[in-house]
Amino acid sequence: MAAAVPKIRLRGVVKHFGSKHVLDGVDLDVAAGHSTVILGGSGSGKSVMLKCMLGLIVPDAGTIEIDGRDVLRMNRREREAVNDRIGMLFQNAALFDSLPVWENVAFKLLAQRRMTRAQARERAAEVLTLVGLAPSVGDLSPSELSGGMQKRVGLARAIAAEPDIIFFDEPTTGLDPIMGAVIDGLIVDCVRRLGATAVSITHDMASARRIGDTAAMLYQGRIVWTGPAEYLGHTGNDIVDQFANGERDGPIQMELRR
Ligand SMILES: Nc1ncnc2c1ncn2[C@@H]1O[C@H](COP(=O)(O)OP(=O)(O)OP(=O)(O)O)[C@@H](O)[C@H]1O
Repeated sequence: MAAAVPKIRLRGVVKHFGSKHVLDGVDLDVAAGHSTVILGGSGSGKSVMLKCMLGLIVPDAGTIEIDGRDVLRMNRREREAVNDRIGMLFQNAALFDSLPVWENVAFKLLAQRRMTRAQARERAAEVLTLVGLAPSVGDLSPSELSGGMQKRVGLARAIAAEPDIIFFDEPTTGLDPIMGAVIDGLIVDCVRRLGATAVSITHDMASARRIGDTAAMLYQGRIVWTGPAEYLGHTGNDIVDQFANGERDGPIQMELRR
């Protein structure tokens, strides 16, 4: 039987900023319907990698395939069609304060003109309920919400258009541990409900174990280990184990600017 085509496949992805080699030949396969967490130190290039997958940054070399199609060689319209199937939960939720919550949630639906405003509003109320918020929250301004509620709204926005792929950029940063666990639970539920493929960046090991089926470690510009997220901390790979256990001593030497 032929091997299944990964939902997302990166091969030899390189990105330099001037003399700074951020990605130096990244290879990664993300299986369809799986949840993959990307680990790596601060400044290791996780966000750059995510932005390359989203088409916000163009790599200097390499290929990025989604559903077996090379997205780097697509024209704008083809790429937009791919991105229409991608949801994103940004760090700090990145909501527009000038719009009420429901319009934030329905932003893509309204932009794509796939439905009337009344239908989009109804869909917003539906997904707000899925993330544990009352539909009446839809009339508030994002600035009236707590950090945890903003994350829920960001999650509702990410899933509103029923994407095939969802990217999560540090979904629990800035939340207390209990709210972090709640948001992780919602992420797992929502991703499962949609049957979506999820790629998350996180520094939080508890969160990585909760939301990830698979973990991948980015170190010195490459993916140096991929394996089950439940093994984190005892993978047998010194780099991953030092990182996951937060140990000061080990192969990873902190680069401190003097
Ligand atoms: N547009 C850019 N121009 C120049 N350098 C950039 C640009 N974007 C990112 N970088 C650099 O690339 C490196 C990796 O950044 P990135 O934001 O991907 O790290 P990260 O792993 O996501 O870090 P963190 O966990 O702290 O968010 C950093 O040194 C950053 O300064």
